[in-house]
Amino acid sequence: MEAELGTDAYRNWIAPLTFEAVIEGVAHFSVPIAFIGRYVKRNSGDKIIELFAEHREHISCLEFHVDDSRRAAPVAPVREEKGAAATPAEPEPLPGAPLDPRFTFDNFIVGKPNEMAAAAARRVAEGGPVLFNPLFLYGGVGLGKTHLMHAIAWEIQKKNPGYRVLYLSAEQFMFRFVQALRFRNTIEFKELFRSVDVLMVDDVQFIAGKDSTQAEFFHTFNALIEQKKQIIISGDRAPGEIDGMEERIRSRLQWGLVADLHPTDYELRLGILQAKAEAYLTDHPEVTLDPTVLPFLAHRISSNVRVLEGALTRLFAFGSLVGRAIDMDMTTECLSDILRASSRKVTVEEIIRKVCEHYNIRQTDILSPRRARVVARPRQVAMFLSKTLTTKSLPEIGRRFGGRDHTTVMHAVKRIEELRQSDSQIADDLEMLRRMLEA
Ligand SMILES: Nc1ncnc2c1ncn2[C@@H]1O[C@H](COP(=O)(O)OP(=O)(O)OP(=O)(O)O)[C@@H](O)[C@H]1O
Repeated sequence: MEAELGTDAYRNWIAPLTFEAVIEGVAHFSVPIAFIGRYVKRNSGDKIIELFAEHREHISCLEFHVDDSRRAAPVAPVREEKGAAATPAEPEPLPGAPLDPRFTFDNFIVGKPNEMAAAAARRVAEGGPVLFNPLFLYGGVGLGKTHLMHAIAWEIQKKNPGYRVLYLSAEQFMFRFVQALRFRNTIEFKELFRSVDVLMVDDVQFIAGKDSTQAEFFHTFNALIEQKKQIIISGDRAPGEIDGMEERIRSRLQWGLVADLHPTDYELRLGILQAKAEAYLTDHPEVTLDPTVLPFLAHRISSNVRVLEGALTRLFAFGSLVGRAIDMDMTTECLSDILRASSRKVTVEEIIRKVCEHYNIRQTDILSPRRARVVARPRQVAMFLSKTLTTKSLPEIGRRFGGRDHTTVMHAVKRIEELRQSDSQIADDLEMLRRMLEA
């Protein structure tokens, strides 16, 4: 199914299904919310039946049951039969996306870069009079916007079980709107969206440039604000900076509280890693982790938390597979691709500058034709580092070193490679320079 639908659609629609049993030709599944069952039945029902047949299980239809313990929004049960209606007493099911049970406030580590956003999220989740409306959370990729939104939704639902909390991505909002236009039920669409107590729209930048969706969003937004219903929105940048977003929407998004998630710093990354490692090691006491590993990862992987988490998960999987303690050797071996991709892009100019500082010589000398040993050796070191730490070609490096020929660079690289084996001073210099350049 994943290959057929793509990872995102699979995660949203198929992953939340739990297969229960086939009884008399009917395949039973439990779902966290009724809407997922209806959606899957309509869009992927035939495919699922086909897949069962491929596994020699001949079923005639699918039936979905809402499992209350997994429920993310108050919804009615749904049956698979065509035309089966929801129990009348239940409110109209909400077309939200499932909430991730791991994304709670307890699991969210707060540090300087995200303290303002986390505090605002907690304040909104506490409920009470709606003070900030909307709450707009923004920040770069993988910095915890979705995590915070889910945490707010879980908290509000815990405090107010009867609340209709609708969380969905801006893309899903557009999809629902387009469906409503297609099936001519825009009135129901409007009523549904205006009947919620809390509306959360993730990645709002998605609707930039999509005029009719923006107009619909604008009206929904206004209607809810008027009813004093809480709205929480996230985006990848500040409202004023979203290109292709109508001015009236941009300005409304700034009405309430705008809080940003800054890129993580070393301490926050280390805190996140420690919390995740602690949780894992408690469940897997047989795994041992060298204390140098987490500081090393926090230092080296600064792109985003998702990559950091992925690295740790891979390391634990690898560690438990090979049954060895997780140390620095295993870390660099197992994560070589991530570490390479995360290492800072060093330039030839930086290398020249650092090498000159280290050997206390002038940049003009290193670039000059001078062949005196005090200049020639550092020049060779700088050429070697340029070849190993950047992707520049030999001719390109030669050009940056005062227009030298590529064979000179080749010779320098070979010479330093040899000296590294025989001269511990050169080996130490190279290691120290490399660390300084990649820090
Ligand atoms: N402060 C934090 N504490 C614990 N986990 C975090 C923190 N920040 C981010 N994460 C984790 O990092 C991962 C990515 O976070 P999330 O999906 O919320 O990012 P996002 O900002 O919504 O990214 P995108 O822009 O891609 O939508 C999640 O697994 C989340 O749990």
